[in-house]
Amino acid sequence: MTEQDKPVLSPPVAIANPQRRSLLRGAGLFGGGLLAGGLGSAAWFGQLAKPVDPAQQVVPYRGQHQAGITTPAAQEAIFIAFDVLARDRQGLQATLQLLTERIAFLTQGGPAPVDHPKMPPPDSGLLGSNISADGLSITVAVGASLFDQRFGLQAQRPRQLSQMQAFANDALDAAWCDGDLLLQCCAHSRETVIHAVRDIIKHCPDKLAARWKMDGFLPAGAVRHSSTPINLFGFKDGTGNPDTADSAQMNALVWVDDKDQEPAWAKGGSYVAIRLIRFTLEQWDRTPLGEQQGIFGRDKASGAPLGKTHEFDDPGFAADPHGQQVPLDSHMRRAEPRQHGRHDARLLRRSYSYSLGLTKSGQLDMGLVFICFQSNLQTGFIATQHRLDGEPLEEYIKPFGGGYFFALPGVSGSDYLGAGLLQAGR
Ligand SMILES: C=CC1=C(C)c2cc3[nH]c(cc4nc(cc5[nH]c(cc1n2)c(C)c5CCC(=O)O)C(CCC(=O)O)=C4C)c(C)c3C=C
Ligand SMILES: [Fe+2]
Repeated sequence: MTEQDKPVLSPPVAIANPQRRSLLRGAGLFGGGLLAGGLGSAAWFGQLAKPVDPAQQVVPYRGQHQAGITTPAAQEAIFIAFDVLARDRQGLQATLQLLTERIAFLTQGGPAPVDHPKMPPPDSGLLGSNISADGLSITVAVGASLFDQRFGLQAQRPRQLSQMQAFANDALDAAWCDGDLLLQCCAHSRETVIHAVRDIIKHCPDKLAARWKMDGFLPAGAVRHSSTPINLFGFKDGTGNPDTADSAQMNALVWVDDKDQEPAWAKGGSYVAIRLIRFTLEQWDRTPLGEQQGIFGRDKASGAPLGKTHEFDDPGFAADPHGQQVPLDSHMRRAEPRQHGRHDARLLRRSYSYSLGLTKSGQLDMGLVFICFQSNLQTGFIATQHRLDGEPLEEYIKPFGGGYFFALPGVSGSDYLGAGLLQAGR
C-alpha cells in the first residue's frame, strides 16, 4: 500500500452518514498534509482542532495512483492541454521524464532556484524566494492522439480512448478540444497554479505546444468548510458523488484494474472526461426558483432532493415513480436513476466553475469545467451523458470543448510518469 492509498480513517469508522462524509471531505486541507507527514489516523482529529497552514500542505505526487483524482478538490485549478512536439519514442520519454521532474519539484516546494544575473531567472519569482507546496497536485493524462503512428504506441491505447464525438446539444469548437496531453493543476491559491504552468511551459519549449487552457475555481467558503461547492447556477454540485474514502468503491468505479481488460500498463490509471460547458446565466437568472429546482431535482438552498429535508437524504425514487417530487426528467434523476443500486452513474465528478470575459454577443462567458474520472468510459461518462441528452437543463447550457483522456497510473520510486506505457510499447 502506498502512502496515497492509506485510508484517512481506519476501517471500523465506516462512512455511513452524510455528516461523517462531509467531515471526511474536510480532509481537503488537513488530510493531504498528514499523509505527506506520514501521520496515522489517531492524530487526524487532533489536527482538525489545529489546522496546518494550507500553504505548507504537500500532496504526495508518488503512489499507486496519481494525485488530483480522489484528492479533495483545492480551490484553484488550471486545465491545460498540450500537443507533444517530439517525433519519436525517445523524445516522448524525455518529455515525460522532464514533466515528472517538474511535478516532483513543484508539488514538494523548496527554495526557488537562482542563476547568474546575466541569465534569465530560472524561476518566474511569482511565489518569492521560497516556493510553498500549497496543496498543489498536477495530474497528467494522455489523449487518443498520443497513440497514433508517431511513437509506435498504437497497440497500447486504452481500449475506450478515442476522440470525443459531439453529443446532441454540443457545439464543439476544435480550438477548445482534445490534445496529446492534459494537465490538471490544483492548489489552494491562484498564483500557485499559474506558477506551476509557467514553470512547465518554460522548461518544455521544444517539447510541448499548448493547445487550450481553462482556469477553474471553487467557492472559498466551501473549500474552507468542507461543504459541497455551489456552482454558478447557485446549486450545490457534488452531493451525489461516490465516497472517495471508500477504496473498494474507488476500485470499482474509478481505477482501472484487472476487471477492465485494459493494456497491463494502464492499471492504476483512470479515464478522464472533461467538458467545457458555457451557461446562459442571463436567462437562468430570470427563471423562477421552482423551475430551477425542478430542472436539477434538488432544493436550491439546502441541496436536498425535492420533497426531502437534508442534502444527503435519499431521494426515494421508488416511492415517487411518477416524479411528483423529483421530476423524471430532472438532472439528478436522469444522471443517477438508482434503478440497479446506487451507482447507475459510474463516475467520480470533480468539476470547477470558470469565468472568462464576455461572449461575442456581450453575454457573460461563464460556466463549468465538468471533469469526471472512471475506470470505464462507456459505462461512466458516455452512458450518463446519453441519459442526460434532451434534459431540460440543456436550454441553459452549451458544451463547447474538452475531450477524453487517460490519467496515467501513479509513479513510484525514481520512475517517471508513463514509464510503464513506454516500456510496454517496446
Ligand atoms: C455525464 C455526466 C454529467 C454531466 C455532463 C453533468 C453536467 C452538469 N451537472 C450540473 C449540476 C449538477 N449535477 C448534479 C448531479 C449529478 N450530475 C451527474 C452527472 C453529470 N452532470 C451525476 C452523476 C450527478 C449525481 C446525481 C445523484 O447522485 O443524485 C447536481 C445535483 C447535486 C449533486 O449530486 O452533485 C447538480 C447541481 C451542471 C450545472 C452540469 C453542466 C452544465
Ligand atoms: Fe450534473
